[in-house]
Amino acid sequence: MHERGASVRELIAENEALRRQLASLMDQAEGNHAIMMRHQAFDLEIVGAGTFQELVGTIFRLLPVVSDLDAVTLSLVDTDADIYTVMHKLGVDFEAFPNLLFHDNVDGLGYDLTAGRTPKPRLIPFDAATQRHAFPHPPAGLASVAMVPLLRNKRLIGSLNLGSRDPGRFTPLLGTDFVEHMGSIIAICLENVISNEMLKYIGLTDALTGVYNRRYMDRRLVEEISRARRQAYRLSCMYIDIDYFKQVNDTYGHLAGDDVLREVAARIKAELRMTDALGRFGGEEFVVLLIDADLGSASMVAQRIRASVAEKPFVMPEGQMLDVSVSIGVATLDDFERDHAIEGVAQQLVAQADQALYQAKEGGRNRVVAST
Ligand SMILES: Nc1nc2c(ncn2[C@@H]2O[C@H](COP(=O)(O)OP(=O)(O)OP(=O)(O)O)[C@@H](O)[C@H]2O)c(=O)[nH]1
Repeated sequence: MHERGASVRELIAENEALRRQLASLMDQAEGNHAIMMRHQAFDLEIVGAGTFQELVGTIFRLLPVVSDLDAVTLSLVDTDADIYTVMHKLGVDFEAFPNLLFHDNVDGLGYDLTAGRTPKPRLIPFDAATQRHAFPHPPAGLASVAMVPLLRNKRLIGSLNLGSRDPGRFTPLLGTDFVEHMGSIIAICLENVISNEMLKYIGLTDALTGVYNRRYMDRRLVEEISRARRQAYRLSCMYIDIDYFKQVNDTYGHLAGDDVLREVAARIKAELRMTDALGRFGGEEFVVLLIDADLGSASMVAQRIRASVAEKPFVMPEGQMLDVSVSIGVATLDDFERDHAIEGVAQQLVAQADQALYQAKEGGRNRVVAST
């Protein structure tokens, strides 16, 4: 009797222990389910990002929350700074992304790349001195990190770097399936948006000179006029045409003519502010939009451009020196009437600058005429 009572108590205790274990497993499963749902929502967000800025912004905003991390940085391999340059030209504000890091080659990412090895995630204790490339501004108390290679077709395109104040969060003994999965989704999204942005950029620029094309300038002009109206600042436009350019082609050939076009574009650009926009309108014609510049200051910039082209001869492919000059027409937007359609105002501004250019040509070339 006594013995039976004891075994019943044991059974009850065992039963209770099992229930507790089950409850804890259920809690864990629920927790895991919640984490999985959050990660699925994160995956959907990044897959849906249409631009580089949106993708990178989403990663930095959501990943620390979704994965409970104290640091997230993203390193991108950017040989020749192509990605940086194009994104910058498309208006990405890099100051908003201090944790976006660019490396000019794969060696800067810190993976073992000996003899064709596929780099693997590194889950290790944090060390400020040796991991500066991934965490240049680590938060205080960072204790463990995961550096996850971003691979596309076995090519290393970057690294996703995750950090935690919990020393046990990332250790070499942990499995890497989960971070590898995250890395592969991020790598695909990055490659997609970067190639889309590159295509967009190619569609907006002139292949020969690298400055904007007419399609972009037409659109930008409308945007700038509407902004200038809202914020009440001056907007000026320059129409620039190379003088006697036909003779350059006829004398030195079309390829030498192309070189002259590139060099003229570069000299114009060197005189402009970052906020100004330079576009090739066709042939040997360029248009510049000067933001927050009245007729007087735009004419001064135009004189600087004229002088920078005329004062230093161009070196032709076979070493000959060639004097080149440009004529420039300048006009300023003085129509702040909100009820005038912007497209019409834009056309009028360019037409005024073109008219002034015509006068500069008539007046003898190598000169600036401001439209009054
Ligand atoms: N090399 C090169 N030449 C171009 C390109 N696009 C247009 N041209 C040439 O630019 C020249 C323009 O000549 P014109 O319009 O007669 O003008 P111009 O000789 O500069 O004379 P003015 O403007 O009156 O001083 C033509 O010879 C075109 O063939 C180009 O992409 N590359």
